[in-house]
Amino acid sequence: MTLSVWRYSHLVLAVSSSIFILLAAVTGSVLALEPISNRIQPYTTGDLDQITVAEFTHTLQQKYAEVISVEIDKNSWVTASVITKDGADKIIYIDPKTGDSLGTPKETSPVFKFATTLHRSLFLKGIGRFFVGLSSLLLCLISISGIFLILKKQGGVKGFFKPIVKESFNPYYHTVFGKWLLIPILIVTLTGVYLSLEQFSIIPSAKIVHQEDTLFAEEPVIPVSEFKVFKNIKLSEVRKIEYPFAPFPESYFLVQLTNKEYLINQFNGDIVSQVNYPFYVILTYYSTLFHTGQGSIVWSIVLLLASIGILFFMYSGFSITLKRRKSRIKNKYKKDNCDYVILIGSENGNTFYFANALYSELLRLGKKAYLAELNSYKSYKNMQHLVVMTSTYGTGEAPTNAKKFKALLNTHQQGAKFNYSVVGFGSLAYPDYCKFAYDVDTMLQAHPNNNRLADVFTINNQSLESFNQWLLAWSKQENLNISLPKAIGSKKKRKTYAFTVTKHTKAENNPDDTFCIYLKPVEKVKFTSGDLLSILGEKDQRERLYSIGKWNKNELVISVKRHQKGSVSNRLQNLAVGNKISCGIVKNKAFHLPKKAKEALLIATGTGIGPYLGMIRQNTAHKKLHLYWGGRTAASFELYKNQLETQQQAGNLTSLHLALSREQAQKIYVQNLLAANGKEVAQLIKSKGYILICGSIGMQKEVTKVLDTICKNHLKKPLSYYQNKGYILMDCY
Ligand SMILES: Cc1cc2nc3c(=O)[nH]c(=O)nc-3n(C[C@H](O)[C@H](O)[C@H](O)COP(=O)(O)O)c2cc1C
Repeated sequence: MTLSVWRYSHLVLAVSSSIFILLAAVTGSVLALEPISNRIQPYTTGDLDQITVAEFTHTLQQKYAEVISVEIDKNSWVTASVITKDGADKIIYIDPKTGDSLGTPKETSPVFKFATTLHRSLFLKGIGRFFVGLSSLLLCLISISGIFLILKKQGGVKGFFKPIVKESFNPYYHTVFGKWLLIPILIVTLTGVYLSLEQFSIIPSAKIVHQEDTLFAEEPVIPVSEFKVFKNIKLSEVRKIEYPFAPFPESYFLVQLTNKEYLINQFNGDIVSQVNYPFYVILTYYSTLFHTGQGSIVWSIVLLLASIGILFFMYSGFSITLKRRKSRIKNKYKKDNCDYVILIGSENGNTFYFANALYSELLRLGKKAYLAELNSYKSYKNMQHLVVMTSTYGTGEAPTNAKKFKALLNTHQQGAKFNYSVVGFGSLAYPDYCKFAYDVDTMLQAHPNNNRLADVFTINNQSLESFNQWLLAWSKQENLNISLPKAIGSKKKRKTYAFTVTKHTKAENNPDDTFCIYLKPVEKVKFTSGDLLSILGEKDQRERLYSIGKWNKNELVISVKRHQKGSVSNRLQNLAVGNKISCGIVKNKAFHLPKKAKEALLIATGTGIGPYLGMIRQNTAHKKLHLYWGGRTAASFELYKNQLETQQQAGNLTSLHLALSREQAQKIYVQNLLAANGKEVAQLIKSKGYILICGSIGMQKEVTKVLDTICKNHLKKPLSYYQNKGYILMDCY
């Protein structure tokens, strides 16, 4: 499959450094725990910024016979080297407020020691350090290429901050966690690179030279607690204090802060010399802090999450790649010998799955078929049937392996006349639904020698059911005896549950052959309105999906149109109350009425009303729900009439708008009603109301067109603006 430059770099960098990054991430996770475990030790004193050096030195003077030095580390532990009043030399942790001993320094735990050495040098000294530094750099580059991939995926800088559409687990969380952990990972890798450069002396080590005052004043003698400079320095700024080694004026206090150090006269507290540290010394200090998380539990936790995140990125990244690798094309016949050509446009490999299934089915029927990516479009000498199967990516753009198709189409000519069909794979969660498939169709229409078999067929969320519908229609047009390829039919095995029929209506009582069936799971099963009920055909084992309306706590309703030869719809209709049927539940979060919704338009035609029957019935909170329903006649509506009127009286349904197309001379559809109520619709959208659309793709197209016009006219923004914000939910087929 064609890869974009950024994806290629992301992948190559990741593969080449994977072992080192794996070690760094595992040891990094362990080491991130060290500052956390340190912080809970009794030596940690949190109020160093409340104590001045003047108070602190005074306390120590009272407490000990002599103080040699004091160090404050990044955990805020204060270690003092002292001589006690009974003459013992001690190195102890002390409480900076009282000067009391808190214990003696202990060796670092062997686990942390081991992890530190592995993390820093892989136990290989210089060469190990080199590889660790290099992998830090590579991880930094991987993160940068990742930023570009997210920008590309989300359609630009603005899109970076927009929510990611959830398609499947690994790509979704790879991107979501990538966004969250980007900054910590960049910080940890950049500081890692910096610290490595320092270890290799590429960053110069600081030489601190004091220009001492030659006047060694001994007077006036001021107590340390009164030293002006000491009063102005908080203990939290101090890294080290070395006490004067003898009571002579040329022996000073050396006070090291994070950004400078002082020599202080021990008698009068004058600053004898001050040296500001060079920038790189300060940078080293902060790089260590940021890289190790020492001194901050919150940052240590962020580092821990980043390290675990890196492990997840490795897993999810490689599994995404493996899935894409399955998209490799293996052709049995040469391109010019084939009369069937299947061209694929795919970004993440899903479309290949369907294309491969069609290809193998054609071979099974003894046809000569050829598979190719849209980017490798050529002339095909014997082509008589062309099928283009393509996804859409970014914001209505071509997937990477189809970007060159437009140019290639003009370059390569086909000899004979050919039939063509375009199948668009997309997601209704995006404003530009299957746009590239429509673009390809337009390009092909302009191409000479073609015979367009049908309109673009769109498939939402890789629906097997829709694919099968297309396959059946196409094989009929092409005179082929195709059945749903086995590979596809068995793609997903759902968990099924037994449901008992509690009630149903008769299809013959409805002019459109539509009925409602009410089902209760035998065991407790979780579902809500908007989820889907999956039922397999007994013969073909093909999955049919019906939108669920949650009727009662443990009961659902589906609205079904009976098809003359439809095995599942007839089976459902023929079930008697008390009979059992095995069904799966498909969670469809994208079509749940959001809890926070205060007002919503529920738009449907025909059996698309199914989920709304439940949403309205469950609306005991009396959110403002407005139902727009389209059907043929008043008799078509009889099926739902009583129920909806009852709900309206109960206050669960605010308004009901019926578009009964055949009840008057001029046809009226839901989109016409919406257009007529444009102002109210715009007001609802403006006040953060939700719009739900359920029904056929044809209706969805017309409705979104009208909604787009309403938004542009009344709100000066396109519908896509609200769709991107998640206010437009669709479940169309
Ligand atoms: C980042 C991203 C952007 C997408 N943009 C669109 C879009 O604009 N229109 C659309 O119909 N589908 C869009 N989709 C959905 C895909 O086209 C759909 O999931 C398709 O089945 C993916 O097939 P593929 O893996 O072969 O590329 C997008 C998916 C992703 C992950």
